[in-house]
Amino acid sequence: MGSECEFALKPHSAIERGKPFLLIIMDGWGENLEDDYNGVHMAGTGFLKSLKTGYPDRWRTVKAHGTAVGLPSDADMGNSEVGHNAMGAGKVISQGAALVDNALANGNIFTDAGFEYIKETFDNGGTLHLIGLLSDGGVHSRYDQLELFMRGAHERGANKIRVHPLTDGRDVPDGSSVQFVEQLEKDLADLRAKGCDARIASGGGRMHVTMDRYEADWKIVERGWHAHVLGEAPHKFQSALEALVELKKADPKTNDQYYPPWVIVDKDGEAVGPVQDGDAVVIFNFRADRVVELSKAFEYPDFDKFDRVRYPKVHFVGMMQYDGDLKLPARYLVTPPVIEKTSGIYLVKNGVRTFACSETQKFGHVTFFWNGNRSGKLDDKLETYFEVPSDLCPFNEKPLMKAREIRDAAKAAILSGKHDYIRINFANGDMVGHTGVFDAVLDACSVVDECVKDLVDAIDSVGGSYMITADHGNADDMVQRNKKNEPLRDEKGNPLPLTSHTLAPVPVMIGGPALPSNVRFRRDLPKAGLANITATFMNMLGFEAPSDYEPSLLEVVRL
Ligand SMILES: O=C(O)[C@@H](CO)OP(=O)(O)O
Ligand SMILES: [Mn+2]
Ligand SMILES: [Mn+2]
Repeated sequence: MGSECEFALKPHSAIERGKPFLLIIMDGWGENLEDDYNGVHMAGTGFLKSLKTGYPDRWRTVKAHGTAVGLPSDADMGNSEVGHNAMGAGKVISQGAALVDNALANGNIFTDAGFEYIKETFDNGGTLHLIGLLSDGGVHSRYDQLELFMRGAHERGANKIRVHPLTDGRDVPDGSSVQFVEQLEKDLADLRAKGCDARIASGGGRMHVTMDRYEADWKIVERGWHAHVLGEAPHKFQSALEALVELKKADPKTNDQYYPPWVIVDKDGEAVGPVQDGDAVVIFNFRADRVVELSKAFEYPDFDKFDRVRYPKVHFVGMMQYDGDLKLPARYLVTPPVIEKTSGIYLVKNGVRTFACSETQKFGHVTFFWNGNRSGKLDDKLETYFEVPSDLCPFNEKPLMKAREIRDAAKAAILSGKHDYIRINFANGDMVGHTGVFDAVLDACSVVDECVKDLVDAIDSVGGSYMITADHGNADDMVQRNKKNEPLRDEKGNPLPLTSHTLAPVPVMIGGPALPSNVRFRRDLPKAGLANITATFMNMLGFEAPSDYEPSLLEVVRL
């Protein structure tokens, strides 16, 4: 981690160290057009609105999407990984999506060590399995990357390909799985025309099959293992399209996110693509959190989170290495972004006692993503990481989620005097926003407002300071729109829900008794993004930020 003096930070000119500093990330909370579909605006969020109107010098927005957070283009919505990476690291880092694009464009993805490793199996007649999110959301994966990779792999010797798609409906509209499956079938037919035995083999909805995160529910991964690896699922079909149509008919309430697992079988009822010894397995998601668990199931011989029944000997690679601490997986196609010298490392090296907390769904966001995709603690003595277990139901059913429990834990941490820096994430705006259920979003946003107010009161009572911000938009727009930005409706006239993140900027609010009255936001950084947050909160902790970080949003004015 380098020598102590390499990490020494100078004291800030106007802000002293010593009082507790609270950093709140409101996940999925953008600053957007204030119309009837803006859940943040329509909910009871009076306290946060009062900070906006009451302290204009200490309220602003920053960019949270596109190139400002290291994504390939400004058409890309922000997401938790890139947002928390940027806020933790103080720099704009080219992220997984962009790195995979580059590796496909320059061909390195097919010449580097990861591909060489899977290629060994093609030469011995092994099948190439591709498991991942079928979508062009650009948050976890992108369809065009999958298509280019399949084509390139076939040109380099993969003669049997089995795809195990997980349907999305979260980063793209619900129901769009049908178009993605049709596109995939067309591209697989093209490969078949070239002599490649290429088919869809199994699948399911991303929230119910395979893509669990932070060990919230291993059963999700177990279902995926059974379908993709063992070729077993309660529902068997002859085509993926049939699976989507029939499963929806059988349960109209199911949706792209929550489809049960399914397996494609031939005329004799045999699964067409279980994973066998000697095969190659590629996870084609570039984002880490929701594929770490499946990677462990493939990679760890002594895995004990569920009974794998059969553990095939395969050549397994991730699109990226998903965990830099665990080196998981050991083999990967594209080298992950280098995220070093994060704020967390600087702060522990300067003796800052940190308390990081969220509920399971976002716990890794304020720890793993925050620390540059490293799963361990940076310093056992100085850091306390506290996880509140999340509920396991769809979050529209319990929109308050664990906000009050997180508030209680953070409040205790503030009042204890044992921590200098309390960092938390409220999941509600995002997780409930993804369900598309507007009334639930109103409850989700209101409880965040209530909890933020209580914590600001606690900070006031100990003479500390606070920053409240968000990682990207979501609850701030809950309707799909046409090009003129008008809401779209179904045939009954009901608004079509928007389940994805938005492109909106996010608010940043600062205050508290420890923030000197002559400190306010600069007015000369209109294009600032999430990476500018980092130097700002390091200042609020009493330090000048490292010189290679994006500039602080603060200025000290003469009164
Ligand atoms: O749930 C997730 O995996 C993503 C959306 O795909 O959301 P977030 O980036 O907020 O974690
Ligand atoms: Mn998020
Ligand atoms: Mn989200």
